[in-house]
Amino acid sequence: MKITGIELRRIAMPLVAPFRTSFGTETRRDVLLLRVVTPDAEGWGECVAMSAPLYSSEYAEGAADVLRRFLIPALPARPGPYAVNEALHPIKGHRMAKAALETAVLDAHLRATGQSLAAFLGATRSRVPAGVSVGIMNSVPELLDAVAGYLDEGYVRIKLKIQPGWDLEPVRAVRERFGPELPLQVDANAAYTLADAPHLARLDEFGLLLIEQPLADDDMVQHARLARSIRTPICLDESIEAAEHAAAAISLDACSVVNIKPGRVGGYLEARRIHDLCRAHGVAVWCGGMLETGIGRAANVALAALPGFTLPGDTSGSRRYYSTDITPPFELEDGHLTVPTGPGIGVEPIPSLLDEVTVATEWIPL
Ligand SMILES: O=C(O)CCC(=O)N[C@@H](C(=O)O)c1ccccc1
Repeated sequence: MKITGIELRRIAMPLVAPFRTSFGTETRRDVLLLRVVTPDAEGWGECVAMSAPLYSSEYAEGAADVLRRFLIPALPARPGPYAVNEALHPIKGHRMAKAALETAVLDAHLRATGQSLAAFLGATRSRVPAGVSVGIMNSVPELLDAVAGYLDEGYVRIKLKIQPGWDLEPVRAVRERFGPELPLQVDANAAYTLADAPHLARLDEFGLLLIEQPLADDDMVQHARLARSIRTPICLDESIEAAEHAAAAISLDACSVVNIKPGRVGGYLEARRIHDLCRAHGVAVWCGGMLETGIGRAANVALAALPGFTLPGDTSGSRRYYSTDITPPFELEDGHLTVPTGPGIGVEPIPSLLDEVTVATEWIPL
């Protein structure tokens, strides 16, 4: 499949409400989209890097630069789906930028051959359960109202962002209000240290599904030590950037659950490798989110339909973050999202809506 050229498109998507985590507050998503153009089809990829390098070292402007100067020039003239990762391997890091490029090439290939991403990846389900991520709020009453609203919408699992000073109290309040059966988990985004182990052990009384990334992303050994001093299962997110990291985490007993984010790990092929590895070791995985538009969301929902994704992911409906998505919106149906069945990722941007949020476009001929 000969690539004619690649469009880099920057869009600005206002969030329906500020989204606060332990590393900052988002009010708008600065998204880098890729469109790969071939004579047979066009493919889309969404780079999940944030505006600033706060979740990881990547950021949207940097991803655009590394794509323009290094990754796109490294592509062979006719890259097949598996050739992209090999061609980009000599370039260190930049996994989110690489993921966007690999996904756009894969999407074009699948649209040309008429196969859905779900079928290509090996999905076994036609719909996936939707969890929702709830940010740090200004007060417990505000948090309880937000959780009540999401439960009314049908979400089957609640994830609460936590940080020192906002952890035991909000978790206790949610447990007391919504009962012991509510599937509930927390995400610290690396806000704690091993010295906080006794404090984190106090979360054990709440019967949480897991605690996500309590310690720093490069603290695999410390997570293993923490895992021996708390009962709540540890899930890693930022620490897992490749299948090798998942293998190391499993062998060290640093986690018992993995949050798979295709952008973080360099694409959907690596995401599937991590899924396969974890499944072989009996480690549950779920699909994380990076506030994707319908482009990234569609691909994530396809991934979440693989058999090893046994926990609800952060695959929320479009309206969780956007009043108007750039694709037909993903809507919850009985707490689930339907897996797209069309060729490739199965959705496309709506041109008029895409133009409304477009900040810049750049065409790179190949
Ligand atoms: O539902 C979503 O897409 C977001 C889920 C979520 O909480 N993502 C977190 C995370 O650390 O996993 C995040 C938020 C903001 C920026 C990056 C990551």
